[in-house]
Amino acid sequence: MSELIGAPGTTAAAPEAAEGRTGSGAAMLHIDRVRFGYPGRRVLDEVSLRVRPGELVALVGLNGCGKSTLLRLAAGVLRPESGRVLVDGADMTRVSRRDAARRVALLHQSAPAVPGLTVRQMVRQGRYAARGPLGMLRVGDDAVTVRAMRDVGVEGWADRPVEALSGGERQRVRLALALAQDTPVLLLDEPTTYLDLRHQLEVLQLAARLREERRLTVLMVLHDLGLAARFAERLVALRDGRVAAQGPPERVVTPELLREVFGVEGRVGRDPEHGWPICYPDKPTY
Ligand SMILES: Nc1ncnc2c1ncn2[C@@H]1O[C@H](COP(=O)(O)OP(=O)(O)OP(=O)(O)O)[C@@H](O)[C@H]1O
Repeated sequence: MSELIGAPGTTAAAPEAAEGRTGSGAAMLHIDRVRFGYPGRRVLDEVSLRVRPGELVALVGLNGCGKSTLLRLAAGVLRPESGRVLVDGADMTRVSRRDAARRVALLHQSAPAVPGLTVRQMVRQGRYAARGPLGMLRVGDDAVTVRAMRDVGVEGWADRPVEALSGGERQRVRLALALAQDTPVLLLDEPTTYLDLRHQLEVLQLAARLREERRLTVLMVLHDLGLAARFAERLVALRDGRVAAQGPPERVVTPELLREVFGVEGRVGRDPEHGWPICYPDKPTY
């Protein structure tokens, strides 16, 4: 398969940018030859990836292949052993935590609800990085909080305690929290987890709208290859710590990808109306 590649390509370094970014606005995410491991376990080896402003890229691969780790590196939560993560040209290992949070928002797979915290209070936490020196909310922060709740359709629950929400409802509140950061780069780790069919579609439509209308740079982990193929302009598949394949869904989602990246024998068809790839997994390869 032409899109399956054995080793990642190297990419040119972007110029360093000044610190102190505020608000959203277009930004390139550039993951440049990143290596990373946990004690006793190498996870990522020379992974390179660029996501342009206004582009939505889906990261796919087997459980444990390093997708969440890559997002955490991109958010500056983890430091690469070597290589760099540049956002808008700024090295994420060199910016302050606050400046990192102004550039990149990360929707985690799960985050415990603080007892008693309401939806509004939780979403407002996304404004932390934008606060003034004394931790005061700035003018406009509440408007951003309300917009984030509206975007995700949770404004009707603003005064409800988060701990009293269902798993899917909490997932949407976590997404609103990430949007409240108002960053140019949005990293979504399995944003459809816990969500019913309708809300899966709504969240992915929202991600598509955000990249189109606000030129957000969106990198998201998705397990559902069909949804990834439908909503992402580009798919990046990880295997054994490396980028195994990347490109537009119609070129990447093939029986070879199913076999070599997912260990599954299967067929790939096309949606008769829209043409996007549809997977028919048959059985695991042994
Ligand atoms: N804090 C940690 N300490 C040690 N090992 C870890 C830690 N976090 C993750 N790992 C290991 O690193 C590897 C990559 O984990 P990661 O969570 O990035 O995978 P993933 O591709 O997101 O998986 P999934 O699809 O199951 O969410 C796994 O083998 C995991 O067990």
